[in-house]
Amino acid sequence: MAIVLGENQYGKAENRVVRIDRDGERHRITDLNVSVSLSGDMIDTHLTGANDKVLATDTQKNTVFAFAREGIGEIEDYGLRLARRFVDSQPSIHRARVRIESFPWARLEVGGKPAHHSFARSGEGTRTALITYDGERAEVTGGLTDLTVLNSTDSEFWGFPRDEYTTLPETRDRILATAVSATWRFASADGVDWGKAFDTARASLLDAFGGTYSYSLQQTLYAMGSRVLENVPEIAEVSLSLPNKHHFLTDLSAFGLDNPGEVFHAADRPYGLIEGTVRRDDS
Ligand SMILES: O=c1[nH]c(=O)c2[nH]c(=O)[nH]c2[nH]1
Repeated sequence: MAIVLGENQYGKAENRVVRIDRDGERHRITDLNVSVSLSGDMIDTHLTGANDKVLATDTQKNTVFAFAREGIGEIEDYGLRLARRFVDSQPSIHRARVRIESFPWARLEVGGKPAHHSFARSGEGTRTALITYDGERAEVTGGLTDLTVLNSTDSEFWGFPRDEYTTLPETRDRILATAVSATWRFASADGVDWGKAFDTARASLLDAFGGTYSYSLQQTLYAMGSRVLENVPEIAEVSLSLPNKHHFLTDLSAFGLDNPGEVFHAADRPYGLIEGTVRRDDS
């Protein structure tokens, strides 16, 4: 029986990097979670224990922090600098993957004015980036997670098949809520204004969510992905993962009360999970 090593990678996960940029008294905060994953010529490492090809995960962590000293900028650029460093400096490393989450902080108002150095974690969603580099080609995927949105009307769900297990009533008016997770693949890693692309993609998702009269979350998903592709030419493909955060009308009849679409139970689980990719058809 022959035994061989399969796919493998290693790296330092979840490096929590916070950088303060100072413009006089006015501070800006960048709050990141950076995970590095490297792969390459690691057969000896696994089979014999030889570590001469292993860039220590501790060194990876130190590189993440040292590169932050030079300034972070857009997370996509920071990730590209890191990925290139790991592959280009180590002959044994053939591919680097850098995953970054950027947590949003909103500047506080203090005494009626924007504060210089006070912030609150905001609920506007977490920006993400995934960078891969193999020594020749770099690929950049941007995205966001945890962007919770809700339409309190303009959502219907009916016309679905009914079998012996179907109990869900058809509805012509419901709450539609989800926590958006989206990733978007850029056609090229060069010459992209990452910040503008992110802002436009995020605004497009929100505009399509709010502006679509919905007959299903699937239809809304397609509208959201399409809007991003329409508005950001550099993006080739958008993938969305949308949990359907169900809001069930509460039955108050036991208390002699009606419920004309006012009181809901926001159910936690289980939830419908609607996922899909929308891409350009250049064929
Ligand atoms: O938008 C929806 N899509 C579904 O596929 C589905 N299934 C379900 O029970 N409710 C919903 N809502």
